[in-house]
Amino acid sequence: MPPAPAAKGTEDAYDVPADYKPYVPVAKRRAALLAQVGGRHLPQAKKVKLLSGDNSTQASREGSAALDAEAERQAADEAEMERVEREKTRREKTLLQAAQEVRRKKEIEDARKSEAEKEAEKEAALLAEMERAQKKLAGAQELAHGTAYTDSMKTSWRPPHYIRNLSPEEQQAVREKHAIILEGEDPPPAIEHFADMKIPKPLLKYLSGKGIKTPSPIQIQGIPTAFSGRDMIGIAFTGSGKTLTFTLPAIMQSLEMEAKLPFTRGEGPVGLIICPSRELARQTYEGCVAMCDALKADGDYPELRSLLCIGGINMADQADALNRGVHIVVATPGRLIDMLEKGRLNANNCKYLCMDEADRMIDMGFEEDVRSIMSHFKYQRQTLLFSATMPRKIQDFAQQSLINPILVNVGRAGAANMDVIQEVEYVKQEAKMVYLLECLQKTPPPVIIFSDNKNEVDDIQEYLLLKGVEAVAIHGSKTQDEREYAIRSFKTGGKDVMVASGVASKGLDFNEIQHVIVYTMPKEIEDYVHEIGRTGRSGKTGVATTFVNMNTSEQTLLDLKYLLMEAKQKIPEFLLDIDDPRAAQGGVLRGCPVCGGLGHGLSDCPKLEEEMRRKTAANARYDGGGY
Ligand SMILES: Nc1ncnc2c1ncn2[C@@H]1O[C@H](COP(=O)(O)OP(=O)(O)OP(=O)(O)O)[C@@H](O)[C@H]1O
Repeated sequence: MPPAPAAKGTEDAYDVPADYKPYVPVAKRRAALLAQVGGRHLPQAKKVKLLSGDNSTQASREGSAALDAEAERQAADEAEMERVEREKTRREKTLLQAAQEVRRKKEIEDARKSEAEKEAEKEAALLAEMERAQKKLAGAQELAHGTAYTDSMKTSWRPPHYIRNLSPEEQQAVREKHAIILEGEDPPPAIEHFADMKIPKPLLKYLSGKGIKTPSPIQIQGIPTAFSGRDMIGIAFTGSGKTLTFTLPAIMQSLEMEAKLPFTRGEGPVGLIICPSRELARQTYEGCVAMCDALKADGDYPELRSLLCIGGINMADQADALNRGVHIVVATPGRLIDMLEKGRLNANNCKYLCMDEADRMIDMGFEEDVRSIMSHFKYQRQTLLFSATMPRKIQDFAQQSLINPILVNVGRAGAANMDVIQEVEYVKQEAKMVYLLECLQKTPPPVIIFSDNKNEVDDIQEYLLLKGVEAVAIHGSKTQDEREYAIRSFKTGGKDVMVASGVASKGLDFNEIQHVIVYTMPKEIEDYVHEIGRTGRSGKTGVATTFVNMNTSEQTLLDLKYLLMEAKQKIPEFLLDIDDPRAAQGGVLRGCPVCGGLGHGLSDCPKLEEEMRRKTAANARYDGGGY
């Protein structure tokens, strides 16, 4: 490598080789370049100094020429960059203006829209957001593998030919006659007589003996739909016979499977019915057992075994069913998961899955349990969801989890049973207990009194016992034995009054309850609908008295007012006086998509608020390492 040239003016200066290219530091090159481009960026004095640097030698002249060429190139680049920059600024300006334009237009449009339309838009956006956040209701394995079934399950059941031959218009006329609203592709026909549903004779006889002679509207459409193997969502008011709509098909499927190959130890179930409470599960189980016994007693049908799978009971008592193979399991989620995980039950042969009070089940707390149960299914099954109060949010969510489902709707989801006479009374908090005694005189027993507070339930029972009223109490903190005793003694007429928390009694069917007293109005109108629905069942009339006072929120009172209006009930003066801000804005009354309440929109739904509160609390626990 040649020695580095000495700087001009030093003693060691020598002639530089012709091919020598001097090294010019980057900073200098850049400065020279900028100066050449026009000197815009540097003061004049500095420019002169840089250019007069080494220009006495040939090498520095050549270096300077190279720099000139590079400077030109870079100048062109800079000019191009400037042009792009200018263009960008121009475009940004236009975009900004365009955005302002759009905003202005939207403001004008919004001004034209009514408050109700704006609220509806807001709700739709919120709902879409919720839907995106929800995972499909399927087993973890199915979700992970992306398993997607496209066809409904097949069964051998066919409607009789004279029903099949009815035109779609004739079938629709039957639905309209019974106020059945249906959604879904290629629906099975509505059938107005049990005999036409090809139900085995011993079962028809059994049902008739219980006063069940003609199907109720949900049964008219729901039973043929379930018999056909279709997934379905069944919504009908309290006491309208939903239980039979899903237990009969479980029995029919079991009969079909048993006829093909008798069940042996470890096999089954064919049908799985999940309920949100132990009491409801027991009641449904007892209904199944009674129907299976009726079939067996006839002699022409095989024995079908049912199993009750709920917390608080000794499963060894049902060892016989487990040992010989079980056809139908009625369960609450917790105990069922336990049995499935321990391998005492499996879902390998299960073809029929039904969730009663499904909205409760999917509501926070149960959703993960249901998913966990579903992860035990290896094959496709028919899935049915039932409730009296299934808000739109759950319906939409469920729809995407079912296969080509049929939605059978009798009345608005969340509407009260029209056979219940609803009386709402303003009773001061301190006067409630005393007034309760007077209120009990309205009808003969049996009477149910509801309060959502466990302590209050105990207080009411104690007070009634002191006053000589035969009362039992049931709530979540009672032992299983206490709960069973309360229900048994009330059902059999041993006790006149049952004091209950709403949760413990959902879906329970007691014989001819005369009067329901809602001692404390629940915050969520859905709960109220379920509570008053313990009376006025299977076409009979009942009375419901509800106490409200200063402690009842205006929002709840508004929901109540609309529910009374919808059910054509008498509306007390103090409820009439409550104004609905949405009504003043000319809003159309639609049920809140989360809870079905008519008195509010999604943005002020108490149920959604409660869900959010629970979620936030759970997250806070998680963040704080509470788990
Ligand atoms: N077709 C029918 N004719 C007369 N009574 C019936 C009929 N179907 C069912 N029932 C009776 O009506 C009562 C209420 O039925 P069920 O418990 O199935 O109501 P539900 O719709 O499930 O109510 P809930 O929403 O409160 O759970 C029961 O005692 C049942 O035996």
